[in-house]
Amino acid sequence: MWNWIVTRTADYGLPKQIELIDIVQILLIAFFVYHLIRWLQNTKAYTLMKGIFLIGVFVIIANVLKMQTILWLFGNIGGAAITAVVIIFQPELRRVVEQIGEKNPLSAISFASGQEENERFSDKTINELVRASFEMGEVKTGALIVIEKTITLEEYEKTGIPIDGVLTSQLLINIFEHNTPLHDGAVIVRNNRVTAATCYLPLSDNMDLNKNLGTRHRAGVGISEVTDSFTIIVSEETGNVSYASGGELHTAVTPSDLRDQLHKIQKLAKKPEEKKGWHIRGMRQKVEGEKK
Ligand SMILES: Nc1ncnc2c1ncn2[C@@H]1O[C@H](COP(=O)(O)OP(=O)(O)OP(=O)(O)O)[C@@H](O)[C@H]1O
Repeated sequence: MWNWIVTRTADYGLPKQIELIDIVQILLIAFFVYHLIRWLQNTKAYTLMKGIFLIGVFVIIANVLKMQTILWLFGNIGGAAITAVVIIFQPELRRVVEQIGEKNPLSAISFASGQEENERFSDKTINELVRASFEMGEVKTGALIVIEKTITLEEYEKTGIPIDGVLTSQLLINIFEHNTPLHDGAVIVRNNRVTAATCYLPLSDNMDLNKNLGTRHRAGVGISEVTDSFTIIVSEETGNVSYASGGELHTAVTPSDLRDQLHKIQKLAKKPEEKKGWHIRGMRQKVEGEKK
């Protein structure tokens, strides 16, 4: 086993000296790998990639142990399998190439203070979310509020109307008011701001969900299955407030239940205080003044 690793890695010695072009190559590869990972995290392909990774490990083991029949099998179906994956995920692949095309690589590196990224999910935001949810519940106004955690919801934001307003209970209540242009679909919340309304979310196909619950609840659970978001759902029919997280729905919760959950997210969302210094946007890397 050790010999195998040594012989296969012998050809890849470290370069004697690092040149500017090497740094450019590393930055370009990092840029593409970063966007590939972000895309993967936003799609169901993430689970598929984990499966492919396991198959890869299996093939390496088969190679080491010289399991000829298994290797022959993989050798013959491998090409067809890759073609099948490309065809199945053609829409997602096209989207990731489009996203890379939309980005200006130079704009990714900025000298900004990073203040916006570092903004906290404040206690005031929690109070406003709880107040709005239960006030809407009392008058049976349906609502769907998706709170972003670590996985970006940009994909879903694009399906709605941009708002970019400070989150207040009045704003949320106004958005979900019946017969107004923004009331349909979901609102997306990032930090202390409502970023978009009327967003379309993926529906969950979980058969275990209560059949009496309709598409609003299914959409709330759906987004929590494909991202790590936290969704608040207010039922138009019953006025109950529920939340979905990690694909699980917790129905008819109390204000203190919801507040507790939001405080947990707040702790996760809190980022270290940051002083001025250059950083790569999105990667949240700080070179200077890093402080816990
Ligand atoms: N995929 C979706 N993405 C975002 N919002 C959705 C989606 N599907 C449905 N909705 C919202 O849910 C509303 C329909 O809710 P529906 O009555 O079917 O659901 P429900 O779970 O029974 O909720 P309620 O208890 O409020 O009636 C739509 O008007 C729309 O605002």
